[in-house]
Amino acid sequence: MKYVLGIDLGTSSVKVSVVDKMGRMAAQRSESYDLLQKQIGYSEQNPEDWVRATTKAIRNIIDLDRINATEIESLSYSGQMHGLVLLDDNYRVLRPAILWNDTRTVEQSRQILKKMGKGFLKITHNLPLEGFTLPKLLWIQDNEPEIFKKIKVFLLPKDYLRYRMTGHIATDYSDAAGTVMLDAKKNTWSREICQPFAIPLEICPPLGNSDAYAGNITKQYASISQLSTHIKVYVGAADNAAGALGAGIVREETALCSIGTSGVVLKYADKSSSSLNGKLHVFNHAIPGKYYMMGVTLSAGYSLSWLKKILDNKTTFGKFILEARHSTIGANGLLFSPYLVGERTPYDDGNVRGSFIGLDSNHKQADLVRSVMEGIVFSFKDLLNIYKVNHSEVKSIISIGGGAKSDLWLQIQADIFDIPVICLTNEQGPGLGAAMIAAVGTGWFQNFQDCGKEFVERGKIYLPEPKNVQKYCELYRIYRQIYKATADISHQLVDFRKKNF
Ligand SMILES: Nc1ncnc2c1ncn2[C@@H]1O[C@H](COP(=O)(O)OP(=O)(O)O)[C@@H](O)[C@H]1O
Ligand SMILES: O=C(CO)[C@@H](O)[C@H](O)COP(=O)(O)O
Repeated sequence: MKYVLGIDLGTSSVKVSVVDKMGRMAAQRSESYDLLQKQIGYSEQNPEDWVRATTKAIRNIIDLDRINATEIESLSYSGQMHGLVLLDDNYRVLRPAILWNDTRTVEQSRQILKKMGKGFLKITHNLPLEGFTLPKLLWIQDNEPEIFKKIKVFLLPKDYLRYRMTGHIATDYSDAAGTVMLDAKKNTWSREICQPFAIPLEICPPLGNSDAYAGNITKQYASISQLSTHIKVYVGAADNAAGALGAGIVREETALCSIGTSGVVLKYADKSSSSLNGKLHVFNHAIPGKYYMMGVTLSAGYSLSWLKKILDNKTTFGKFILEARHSTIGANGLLFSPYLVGERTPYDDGNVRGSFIGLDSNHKQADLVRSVMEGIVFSFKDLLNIYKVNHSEVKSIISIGGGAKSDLWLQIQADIFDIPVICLTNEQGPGLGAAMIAAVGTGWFQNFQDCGKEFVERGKIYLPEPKNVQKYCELYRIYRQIYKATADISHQLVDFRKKNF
């Protein structure tokens, strides 16, 4: 048997999938790591933890699942986007990585817009939002100048992992787009962006396609992981681009919704353009020359993980989520806004915070669980509305990510979106996408479309239930008022916390 490995470096965990030539999952292992939240709005991880967790997952696949390392032909990656990994002259990590959901960069984002105005959008087709990489680099420049001086190169998370496995320094276009330092028309690092902010172009890594060959597993990594040095490694893609591949989002009219740590509503686009005025992100797909649009909820799966952690940390996720069945549509009159670390789309507000609205002494844990699940999906409805007003309505959607493990959550999506929600036979969209990059890179298939025909298998379809749809329409009208009604109050509370802690 021959296999490829898809390594999905998520925010909560790394998932390693072993896939055969028919696209069947032969084995899958995941290992989690911590988020470091040292101050309000901060979100960091230690790159070494990614390497350790990935190595453990790979070893388990070989030792416990009995996958023969000599049968693994190639591997590739899907990685959490935007995270800033800084390396010095010796390619050693200079500080913990600053992640996509870190909102300390409100001021740097403002400064970029002030200096470049609409020109920024014209070059990158995006706005310099807090979660993107450029504002993080400027934050380092402003707050840690000694570290900034020592930067030899910056990398995105999956690129650092690949570097440790192959010694190859590079990134791909899908991850480079998320730095907002890529010229969207020329597909090169943008001098026009870097120069005004005194960012040396030399610290930007070389660019390549997602399925470009990066090298083989090094002897050193082979010795700690039990992988073979014969395994070919391909560059990989941003997790949302890889998720789109793994879900078959490879032509116009197809869309996906992902509940990972973040939440994403994404649609394929043949071309890149600035016509959305930054209301949705427009980034390079893993398919060369293709694109996608997306809106992002910062705390999607993370909101439910947070609730589980504070209410019932010991139980399994599957069991915790089942509680919601004992509540009702609308969680007995309880609404939740998932702005636990601020919100990206549509508010671009790093200082808003979440709320439960309508708490009543009759509410039980089941109602809290259900209102969090529903609030996350209401936030996705906000994203779908952006497509609608831009004449790009979504007619059905493929659901992926950890959240797609729950039947109930998938039905809630169908009922709130009022469109069919389709799941995959395996919820690992980004991991499968990473495996597809390895499969195409290594020559098993001519292109991603052919690979998708073999690898991507749609599963159950969840249809909207008319009586539920009606109730959710009524609730969504109430939900939509929450941001406006609570933003100012939560800004004052964030200020209070910053002054007092
Ligand atoms: N059994 C489950 N049913 C539904 N949702 C789940 C389940 N297990 C985990 N989740 C959700 O999935 C999220 C993690 O999804 P995942 O795609 O692994 O995220 P990431 O790629 O960011 O690490 C968790 O935050 C949680 O909300
Ligand atoms: O910031 C974004 C996309 O712009 C996030 O979607 C990250 O890419 C993290 O993904 P998950 O860990 O939630 O899969």
